Amino acid sequence: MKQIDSDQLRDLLKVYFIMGSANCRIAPAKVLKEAVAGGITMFQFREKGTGALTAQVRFNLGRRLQKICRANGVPFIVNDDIDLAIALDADGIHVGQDDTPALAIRQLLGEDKIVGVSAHSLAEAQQAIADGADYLGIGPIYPTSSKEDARAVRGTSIIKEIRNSGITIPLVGIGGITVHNAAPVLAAGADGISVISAIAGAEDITLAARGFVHEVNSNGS
Ligand SMILES: Cc1ncc(COP(=O)(O)OP(=O)(O)O)c(N)n1
Ligand SMILES: Cc1ncsc1CCOP(=O)(O)O
Ligand SMILES: [Mg+2]
Repeated sequence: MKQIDSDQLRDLLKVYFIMGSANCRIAPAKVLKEAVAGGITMFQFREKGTGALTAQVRFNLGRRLQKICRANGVPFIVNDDIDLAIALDADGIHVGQDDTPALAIRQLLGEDKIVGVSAHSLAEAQQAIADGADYLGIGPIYPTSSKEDARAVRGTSIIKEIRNSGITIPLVGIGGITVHNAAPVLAAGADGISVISAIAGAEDITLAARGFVHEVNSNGS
């Protein structure tokens, strides 16, 4: 099958919500339903951190969240775990620099799945593209408390540097993004923003997601 069209993927990346049970104050399925109601465009199941679910319970939560995504036409991406992505027949996977290499992921999944790769520098972005990435997650743009082993904060200049190099692949900023600081990420050249805490931890999750949708549609290209 054919690799996903870049412009279609750009649209899907606009408001990319990421979470696992450790990020939720209420049931993850409820969090996801409320975020979907607010208009998120893509979802990543990232079940890691203190108290993260394992084995069958993890699979079951993934299946539950995937069903919600499917019912609402939101692509369901699995973080890190190629076996889980295959077992669930997810729409794609997101891997970082310390995970299974993107080249191996592309060979294992074939062309018709979405492969996202984290990059913290221009060199990593170029390598990820050569390895077959469909999109890049660039960051941390701002300080984050959602990832214990996060790399140094890069600011929006990393996105500008990647775009100025001529790279046109779809990309999202990640790390500490809120509705108040999303605009510079988009202005720097990102197609969308990826968010954990500003949506999962919001008092009103639907309203928070809707705020990001409005921000991206007002400031995006
Ligand atoms: C969209 C997006 N971008 C970056 C990341 C971070 O991936 P990684 O560096 O592998 O870190 P973990 O999320 O696995 O802790 C991401 N998950 N999604
Ligand atoms: C997974 C990840 N990768 C880089 S920063 C980050 C965490 C983003 O979470 P938040 O949106 O809460 O800062
Ligand atoms: Mg990872």
